[in-house]
Amino acid sequence: MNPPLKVVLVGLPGSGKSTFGKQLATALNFQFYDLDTLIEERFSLKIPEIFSRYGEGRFRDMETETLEEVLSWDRPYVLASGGGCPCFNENMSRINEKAVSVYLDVPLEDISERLEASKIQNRPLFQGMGSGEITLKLKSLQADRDYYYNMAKIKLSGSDFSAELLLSELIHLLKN
Ligand SMILES: Nc1ncnc2c1ncn2[C@@H]1O[C@H](COP(=O)(O)OP(=O)(O)O)[C@@H](O)[C@H]1O
Ligand SMILES: O=C(O)C1=C[C@@H](OP(=O)(O)O)[C@@H](O)[C@H](O)C1
Ligand SMILES: [Mg+2]
Repeated sequence: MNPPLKVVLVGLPGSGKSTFGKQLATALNFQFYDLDTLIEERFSLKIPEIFSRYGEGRFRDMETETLEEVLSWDRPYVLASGGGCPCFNENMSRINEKAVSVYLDVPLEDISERLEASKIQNRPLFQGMGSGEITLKLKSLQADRDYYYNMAKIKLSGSDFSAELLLSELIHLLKN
């Protein structure tokens, strides 16, 4: 029997992993999981609280521990990872070993606009920033992280993605 298909979305914060992940899971009739939500449930703390109480280093260890558990589940699902997840503790290799990784490569201007319009207080990396600072922070994150995101098996470039587009890429990948 074929192993269950696990799809893991990666990309910058604001690229739409959580939003598109839910849509994709509905279209595929798969379970949807958000890694940040699973971390919050596992440690009974909100993400900003984890950052402020314990710092980013401890958050990254919690993130890897939670990711390892999800990747061990023997069922199909779509997982929205956190923006930094693939870039620490060799997580991208862990993901690629067990799942089909998909990089949502969205233009920085679109991400900046989305983050300005959304609740920044839930995103510790952008706390207290105005629009110029958000754009600069995104540029610096992209420079550091692009290498890891580009290890994904599928890359979708643009600002809006459909389940159909991903399905055709998946079929192409599975055939080759
Ligand atoms: N395709 C899209 N077009 C416009 N806004 C979007 C789109 N996808 C997500 N958003 C908005 O952008 C913000 C970030 O999306 P989210 O799914 O939380 O991204 P991520 O999980 O990658 O950080 C949210 O406010 C969401 O409503
Ligand atoms: O980019 C990052 O390092 C982070 C992104 C967040 O997830 P989203 O990418 O879903 O916003 C969350 O995991 C945490 O705030 C750290
Ligand atoms: Mg998210």
